Amino acid sequence: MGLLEVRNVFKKEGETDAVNGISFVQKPFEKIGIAGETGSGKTTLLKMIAGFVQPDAGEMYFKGQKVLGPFDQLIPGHPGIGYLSQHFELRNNYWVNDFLEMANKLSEEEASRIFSVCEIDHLLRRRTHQLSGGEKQRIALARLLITSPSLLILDEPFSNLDVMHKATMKRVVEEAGKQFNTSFILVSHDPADLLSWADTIFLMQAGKIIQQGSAAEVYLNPVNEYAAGLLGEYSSVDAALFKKESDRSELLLRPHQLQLTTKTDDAVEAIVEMVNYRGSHSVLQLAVNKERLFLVQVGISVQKGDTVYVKLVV
Ligand SMILES: Nc1ncnc2c1ncn2[C@@H]1O[C@H](COP(=O)(O)OP(=O)(O)OP(=O)(O)O)[C@@H](O)[C@H]1O
Repeated sequence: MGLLEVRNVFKKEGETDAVNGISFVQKPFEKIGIAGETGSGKTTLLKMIAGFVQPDAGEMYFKGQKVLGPFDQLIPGHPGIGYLSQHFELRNNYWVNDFLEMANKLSEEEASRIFSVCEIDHLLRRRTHQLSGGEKQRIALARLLITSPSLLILDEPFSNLDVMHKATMKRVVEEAGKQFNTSFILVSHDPADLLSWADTIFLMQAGKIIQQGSAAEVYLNPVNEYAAGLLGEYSSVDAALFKKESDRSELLLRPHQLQLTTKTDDAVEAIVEMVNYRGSHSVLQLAVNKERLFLVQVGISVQKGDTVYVKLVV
């Protein structure tokens, strides 16, 4: 039995079919990552799963029991499901310690383990308005964890964080999953957050899941250009360019699937249009007639305007 079963849910928001027939099963301890363009229905889906938005049709079952919507019960939400909104607010003027104590369902010892995993021990004697954005986010996460949820739903938990705070928050989420056997659904606009973390990735468009699979499956075999673009840079090239046999006329290639080479019969001649320096590597943008190719280069050996030769490495 799945931990969570979502069965053909629909939700209209205004004139939009915000969620337009979504079904999936989440296994216990599975980490699901969701990517989708803005307005594709991610938040609406998450809020329905958490019991905060009433579906127009369809049902969700959590541990075999129907998740009730806000029309079905007085206090919306599900005790086994924690939901951290991208627009969460901590109530002002509380001592962090008191604020957390109100939600705590665990022993003092267990709670303090969570505070330590969330790296907030040193913040317990502060007031809730005396915190940075990243600190607030970790406290909001700790507050959810001490309600002992089996499923944590995180809606863009890393947005609005600087590189350091983001790294801390990612570590905390990773550690929380390991230590407390929590299952997760996480939305992020940054492919790197999902690719390195998720067991399963869902790609959403116009209220539907258009592709799902492991990180490698969806990264390397996107169903279309939109799906490719959600998980990072790609080149869309005519299969004939590399004399490649393919069921598709258009190949969707990731930057590591192309390499610079010497002039050979198979190599494709290209002009360097741009060198995007990324610190550890550069992403080159090359032009072949009207096609644009992107490839990764470690160490800068070419400049804008150079003629280079490219081969396929798949
Ligand atoms: N309260 C509302 N009233 C009217 N339309 C809404 C409402 N909430 C959401 N929508 C619409 O439903 C669609 C899905 O919105 P949703 O917030 O679920 O998308 P999202 O994928 O989470 O977007 P983002 O990445 O920007 O957060 C959008 O077209 C949005 O404009």
